[in-house]
Amino acid sequence: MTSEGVSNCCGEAEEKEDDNEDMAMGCYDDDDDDDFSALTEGNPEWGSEDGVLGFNEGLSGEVKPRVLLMGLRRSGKSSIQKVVFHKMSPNETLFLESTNKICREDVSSSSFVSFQIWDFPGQIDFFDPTFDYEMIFRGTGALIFVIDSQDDYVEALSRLHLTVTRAYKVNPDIHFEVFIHKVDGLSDDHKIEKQGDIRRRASDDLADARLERIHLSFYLTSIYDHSIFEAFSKVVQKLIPQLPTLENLLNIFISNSGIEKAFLFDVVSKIYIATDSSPVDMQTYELCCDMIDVVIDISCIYGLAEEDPAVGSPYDKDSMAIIRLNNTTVVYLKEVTKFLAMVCFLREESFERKGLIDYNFHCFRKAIQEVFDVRVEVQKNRKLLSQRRRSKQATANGVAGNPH
Ligand SMILES: Nc1nc2c(ncn2[C@@H]2O[C@H](COP(=O)(O)OP(=O)(O)OP(=O)(O)O)[C@@H](O)[C@H]2O)c(=O)[nH]1
Repeated sequence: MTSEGVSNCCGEAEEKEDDNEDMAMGCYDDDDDDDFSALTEGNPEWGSEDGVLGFNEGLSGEVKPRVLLMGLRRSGKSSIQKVVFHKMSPNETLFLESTNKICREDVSSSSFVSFQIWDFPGQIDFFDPTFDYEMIFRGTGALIFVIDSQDDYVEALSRLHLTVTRAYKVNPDIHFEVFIHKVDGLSDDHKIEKQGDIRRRASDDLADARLERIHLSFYLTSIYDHSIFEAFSKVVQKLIPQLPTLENLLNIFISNSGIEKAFLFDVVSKIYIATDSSPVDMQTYELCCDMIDVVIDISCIYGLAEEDPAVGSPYDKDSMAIIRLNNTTVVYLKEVTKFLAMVCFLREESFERKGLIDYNFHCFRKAIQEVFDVRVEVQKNRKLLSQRRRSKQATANGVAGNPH
């Protein structure tokens, strides 16, 4: 594999700093109620810089959807969160202590990837009166239930059933995602067998309770390979209301540029937030992740200003990379926004029309900006409406409270 044209991209060290800024971590006591302000206040909103699209302006009033991580003790919930969002190496998770409080964290590396993750200790007691599960499920976008595939999963399945039915009663819009986790220890046949068995049993339990309408999605995951990133990408994509528009834009872009496959990546987390409508295969996804790593590392070493590497960002509007594989495929990475990158796969002969591809990319980038502008506008209107509602309510209360 040869690499050419690698320039200014986001560096690992820098990325870690960004992580710290992006993620406000907090541990949540059950009686903390619904007040998120303390958490979100510490989380800076990204503004635009010259030539770099800062896609988070105007979103400060946005309510972020919640992603809950639930499952039995030691099933791997905290490890998933640490590996995907804190770049912890999988081996380090061996030393993680058991979580005994609900830990929540803001993830908002780009406007399209913006949510809160709540990591629950295993064995939440739904009958404990101090656990206000209705409040928690009400604002939830996705519930990830982690099942340890290397352990006996009978208890996990009954817990899954209890959790899902409770959550569904409070909020039928939640996406239920089941991670059949730690599959690194299983052979391929065994994986498929386990997935089939777990799926069948979970569906039977729901059918017995006459709740067939609850849809569960299943993923085989492990922190030791890219499967956990791929599964998280799919979970996060369901929380992006603009997903069909993004997919459509990618379809138009690839069909007019002779490209075979294109992904839109969140560079920090390596979650892909959208791809065109052709199927995704794991190897392609892994190659994209590896490319982002290579680009980030090279840029960190050679892409920063020599005089003062601390000045300027290693990932900016000029960031791009071209990698030619030995099978006549070209992988092309380009910066879309401060946090997003496009990674495309194409044949060498198609890459001869690089000018056309770059022009189409320019149009794609502009269209993404427009999608974002609409989103900002909607958020602003929502904020204004709720402010008006609140001031009306305050006036009404004032009049009611003052008889004169
Ligand atoms: N083999 C393997 N082990 C994993 C994987 N994910 C997590 N583990 C291990 O599972 C153990 C438990 O992981 P945790 O992340 O602490 O589990 P948890 O669900 O957060 O546990 P509680 O906080 O007690 O609820 C750790 O030793 C991890 O290294 C995986 O994909 N494969």
